[in-house]
Amino acid sequence: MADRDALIEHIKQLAVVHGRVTLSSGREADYYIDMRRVTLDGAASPLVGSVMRDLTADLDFDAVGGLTLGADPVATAMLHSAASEGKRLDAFVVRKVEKAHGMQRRIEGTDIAGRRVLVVEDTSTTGGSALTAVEAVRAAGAVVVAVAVVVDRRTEAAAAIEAQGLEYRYAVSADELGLDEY
Ligand SMILES: O=P(O)(O)OC[C@H]1O[C@H](OP(=O)(O)OP(=O)(O)O)[C@H](O)[C@@H]1O
Ligand SMILES: O=C(O)c1cc(=O)[nH]c(=O)[nH]1
Repeated sequence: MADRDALIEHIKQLAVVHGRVTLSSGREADYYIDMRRVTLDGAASPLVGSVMRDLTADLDFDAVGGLTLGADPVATAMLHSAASEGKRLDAFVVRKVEKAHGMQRRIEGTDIAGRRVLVVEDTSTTGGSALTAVEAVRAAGAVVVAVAVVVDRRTEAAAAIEAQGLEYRYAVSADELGLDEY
């Protein structure tokens, strides 16, 4: 709980930006949560790892990842959190577009075929990015146990993800950041 409270403070201090902004989905909003400022912060990243592992502690998975770029430091924070306890958790990255050269992969990192995986995000608005990752992960032969995000903006992400038969969890909601307007 102390870690979650500390993480909320880091998000408020580092990531919340007020002002008119265009989101990934093309819609406009009155605030932005620049989670990369948190997930790539040396003090906050370990909190992301521990809070997200606490959030998903009851789920059975051995690999974690999501759509690049927002998901990447979330997944690696969880990997390092697990390793710090002597546990093994692998990570993967879903590219937005399959790589045209090299191994021509859409999913980089650990081989997830036949494995149970957790799909993560730094923040979710429409849930579209998380669902893109889910689709790619399923196409690669993995089973998605749930989608978990650090910050939920209290928009339609939960409904969109649950409509696909998936469990959706979040560590922090926008209201807890003092953000109740859209
Ligand atoms: O729920 P959604 O409507 O999909 O919006 C949330 C997505 O938007 C942001 O990423 P962005 O698309 O800005 O790309 P980036 O991670 O490459 O910066 C964020 O990291 C999520 O991935
Ligand atoms: O919907 C988005 O694109 C989005 C919202 C937000 O608060 N933060 C972010 O990184 N992306």
